[in-house]
This record gives sequence, C-alpha cells and structure tokens, in this order.
Amino acid sequence: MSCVLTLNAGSSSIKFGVYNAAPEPDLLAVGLVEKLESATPHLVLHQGSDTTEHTLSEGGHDAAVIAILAAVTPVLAGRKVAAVGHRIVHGGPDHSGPARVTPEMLADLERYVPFAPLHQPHNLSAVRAAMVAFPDAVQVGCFDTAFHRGHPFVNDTFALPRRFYDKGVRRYGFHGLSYDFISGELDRIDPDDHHRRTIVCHLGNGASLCAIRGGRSVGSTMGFSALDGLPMGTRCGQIDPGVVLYLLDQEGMTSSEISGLLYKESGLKGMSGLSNDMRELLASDRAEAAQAVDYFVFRIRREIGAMAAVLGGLDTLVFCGGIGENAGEIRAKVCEGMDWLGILLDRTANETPFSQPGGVVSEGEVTVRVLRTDEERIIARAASAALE
Ligand SMILES: Nc1ncnc2c1ncn2[C@@H]1O[C@H](COP(=O)(O)OP(=O)(O)O)[C@@H](O)[C@H]1O
Ligand SMILES: CC(=O)OP(=O)(O)O
Ligand SMILES: [Mg+2]
Repeated sequence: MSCVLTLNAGSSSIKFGVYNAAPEPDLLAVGLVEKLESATPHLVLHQGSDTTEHTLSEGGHDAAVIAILAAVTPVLAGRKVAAVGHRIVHGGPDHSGPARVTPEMLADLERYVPFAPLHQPHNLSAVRAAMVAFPDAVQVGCFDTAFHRGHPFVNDTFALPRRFYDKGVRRYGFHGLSYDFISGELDRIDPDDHHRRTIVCHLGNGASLCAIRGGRSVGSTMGFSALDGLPMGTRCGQIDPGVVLYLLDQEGMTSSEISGLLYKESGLKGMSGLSNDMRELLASDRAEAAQAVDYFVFRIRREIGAMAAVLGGLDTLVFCGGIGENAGEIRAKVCEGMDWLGILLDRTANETPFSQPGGVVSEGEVTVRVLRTDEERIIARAASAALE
C-alpha cells in the first residue's frame, strides 16, 4: 500500500505525519521538530506506543526537513510515498480548496511571501525539499486561507480605494485547516444539525476565532495577515494602523524593525516581558503576566460577541489548539459571565474535557466543546484524494 507524508511547517516548528493512503487515512507515525530557531532543534517521532527523540546538530527549516525525511524512512519500511501534502498558509484569492503543486504554481505562491512572512517562505521551501526527496510523488498544497474564501464582500474587504482590493489587499483569514477539521468533527458528532451557528476558538501560538454556519466560514478574526485579531504568543493582534504610522514617523523605526516588533516581540511575550508560553504566564505571580493573560481573554470575549452578531446568535462554542485544549483556566475566564449569550460552563466537566462525551463542558443553552484539532489529518485526506 502506498503512503502519504504530511508536512506542516510553522514559524518555529515543523509537524509531520505518515499515513496509509485511504479516503480516511490510517496514521502510521506522527512527529515534530521544534525550537527551529535554536542551534539544536529537537525531533520527536511517535509510532504506535514508541517514542523516539533526538537533537539535530543544525538549526533552521531546511535541516529539519532533511532530518524528517531521514526519520520517516524506517516508518515507510520500503513502501512508496505517493503523495506529500503540505500546509501552505497563504493561497491568495484564488485557492478555495487543495491543489496539486507544480513548479509553476510554486513560483506563483511566492507572491504571497510578503503577506505571510513568518510562514509562507518555510511552507514553500518544504515543498521544494519534498520535490527533491520524492520526485515521483504528487505534491498537494492545502491552504490555510481556503476555508474562508466564500466570505461575502463586506467581510472580505477593507475600506481602502478599490484598486487595493483588486491587488489582493483583502481579509483572507487563516487556520482554515483546523476549522475545516473541527467543522467535520461537529458534523460527525451531530450529523442532523445543518444550520448550527458555531464559533471556534483556535488558541495556539497563533490564535484566531472563526464563525461557521452550515459548515462554511462566515467570519474570521484574522484578516490580510496572520497578525490581525487576537493577541498571540508573539504577535500583536488587532492594532490601530495609526500606531504603525507613529512607529515609522516618530520613533524612526524601519519597516523591518516594525515587522519584527509586531510579529516576534509583541503579544503575550511583549506584554508580559516574560514568555510567549501560556503555561509560564499562568504559573507566574508577576502582575505583567496576569495583565497579558487578562488582555488575551478580554479580546477573545470581545470577538465572541462580534462573531455571535455576525451569526445572528450562537449554538456551539468550540475550544481547540494548545491553549484551547489544555488550559481549563483560560476557558473558564473566557466563559465567565457569558450567560447573557447562553454560555454556562460546567466547571467540573471543564477540568476533564476529554473524558466528556463529545468534549462537552457546558450546562447552558450554548453547547461548549473542547475538541482536539488535527490539521495533519485534513492534509492527509487531501493528499490521499489526489491519488484517486
Ligand atoms: N497545559 C497547558 N496549559 C496552558 N497552555 C498550554 C498547555 N499546553 C500547551 N499550552 C500552550 O499552547 C500554546 C501552543 O499551542 P500549539 O497549538 O501547539 O501552537 P502552534 O500554533 O505552534 O501549533 C503555547 O502557548 C503553550 O503554552
Ligand atoms: C496562521 C497562523 O497563525 O499559524 P500558526 O498558528 O501555526 O502560527
Ligand atoms: Mg498552529
């Protein structure tokens, strides 16, 4: 049987998976390389109940892809990699679903590097590395923007002169593979509810909210870039554009300094002066750490209100991502005093979400669920489908 390999290249980690190719792919092994910015990144591979780990001798994405290709060779045990599926953060205005990546398309996707500088270059270099390592395999791009491409014009635009919209300055939205997976899970859990109004909170190192009605995205807190919306590990989230002009004109910062500030030095890390890791902030007794957490929660609550208005009400609220799945304390803070919207958390269930049927942690009118997201599975399904 042939296999598919998935590569999900993020800003500081690359996640990967090996599956038997099938409409519902069969997981053989999964792993990640993290701390890519350090001189000694760490590779972890889980295969069945076995876990192997080793430290790489070189930092950066390219060395990590080479190490991943070496790590998956014994998993393949001589079987062929027929397709490699890639998470590609930006697909621009035209991609509303997965696509076969040819060298021509790869060149075209370079156009979106300036739109997503933290992700797109790494996504594309992973495709190039896979083309070299598996020259006979089909390369399949799965775009984080695709799930949101059906937004109505009012939700796709900024109030700028029309020519900028035509050049691609639009509200794209991201984390679409995660939202696609969660939307599918909700259909599986409750197949008859086709009109459910859902808000999904994807709270990881990158964080956003998505409003979903009838299985389709109707709103995202992220816009043109993965900077907008909620504050994140190191990204600022929504900011008055006047601040950027002030930094440029009055503080004399260059555009690359401002980019570094907004993408890498802001968010939870910048506000707390301590860390981008939510676990460290929750464990800290420093006032700045508590303020960073308060701001994160405040913005999520504010955006839940806005998304509920877009949806015309709310039936289901889902938490996912590293913070959403693991930080009960954050879920409790987000849901506190939200009974006006029908959100009432079951505090005991919230402590043990994954032992609750369907991850339900609520006792109010709105069903609140905690679900493990799985971007890799969405990529593996698309890569398998490309082989049919
Ligand atoms: N038990 C936990 N409690 C609080 N936060 C957690 C916990 N486990 C993981 N996190 C947080 O999840 C975030 C990473 O989420 P993840 O979805 O893995 O990120 P990425 O966007 O890199 O895929 C980090 O901020 C980390 O602190
Ligand atoms: C788009 C985005 O923010 O992705 P991530 O959460 O993986 O950084
Ligand atoms: Mg992520």
